[in-house]
Amino acid sequence: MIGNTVISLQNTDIFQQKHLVLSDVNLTINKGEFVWLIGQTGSGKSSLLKIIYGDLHLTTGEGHAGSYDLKKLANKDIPFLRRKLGIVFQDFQLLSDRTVEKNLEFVLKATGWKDKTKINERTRDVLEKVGLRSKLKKMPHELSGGEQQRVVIARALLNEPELILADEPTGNLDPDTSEEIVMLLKQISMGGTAVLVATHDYHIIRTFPSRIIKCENGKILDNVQLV
Ligand SMILES: Nc1ncnc2c1ncn2[C@@H]1O[C@H](COP(=O)(O)OP(=O)(O)OP(=O)(O)O)[C@@H](O)[C@H]1O
Repeated sequence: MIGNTVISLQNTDIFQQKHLVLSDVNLTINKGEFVWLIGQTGSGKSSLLKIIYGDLHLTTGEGHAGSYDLKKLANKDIPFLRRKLGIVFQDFQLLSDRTVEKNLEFVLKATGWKDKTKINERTRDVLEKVGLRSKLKKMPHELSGGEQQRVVIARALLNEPELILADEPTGNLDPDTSEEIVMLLKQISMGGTAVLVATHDYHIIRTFPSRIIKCENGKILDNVQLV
C-alpha cells in the first residue's frame, strides 16, 4: 500500500481477448473506503475486478493493488496478491463437503499457515467478526443463504486483506438479509479495509449511500449520482 491508496489505476485500458472493454481508466480507492460499482450487464464490471485481482493482465498505463505493480505481476505473484485481497464472488463458493471450520482452515493452510493453535484462533476470530462463531461445526447446506454469505466474507477476511472485492454479494438474498450483508461490509470498511462492491441492486445502494463508480460506454465514471 502506498500511503492511504489501496487501488490505483492510471490511464489503463482493459481488454478481454484483445477486445477493448474499458479505456483510459483512472481510479483510486483509499483505505477504509466503501465504493459501489455499477453498470449494465456486459459493461465491464467483472473485467475491472479481474484487473485488480490479477486475472486479466494489465498492459497499458499504470496500476497498483496494495504494494503490487499490476503491470509487473508475474504468475508467481498472483497467489500473494490475492492474499492481500478478500474475494467475495459467486463462483468462489464454499466447499460443500466440509464444515465451516474446515472451509476456513483449508484457505489458511493453502496460504501458508502451519501453527494449529493460530489456525484455530484465526478461524474463530473471523467467524466472531461475522456473527457466526456458533456455526463452526455446521456444513454449508445447514446454513441459510445469508449465513453462507457471511462465511464467504469470513473466509475473505482470513489474511487481513487491504481490500475486499465483492461481485453481487447480495444477488440471491432477500431484502432484509441483503441489508445485513451490506451492513457487515460497511462495518468492515470502517475498520480500515477498503470494500468495492459490484451490484445491479439500486435499492440497496440507496439504502447505503456511498461513492458510486459506473462502467458506461467503455469508460469508468466516478462519483455518479443515481437518478
Ligand atoms: N473471457 C472473455 N472473452 C472474451 N470477451 C469477454 C470475456 N469475458 C467478458 N467478455 C466481454 O467483455 C465485456 C465486459 O464483460 P464483463 O463480464 O466485464 O461485464 P459485466 O459488467 O461484469 O457484466 P455482468 O453484469 O453481466 O456480470 C462484454 O462485452 C463481454 O462479452
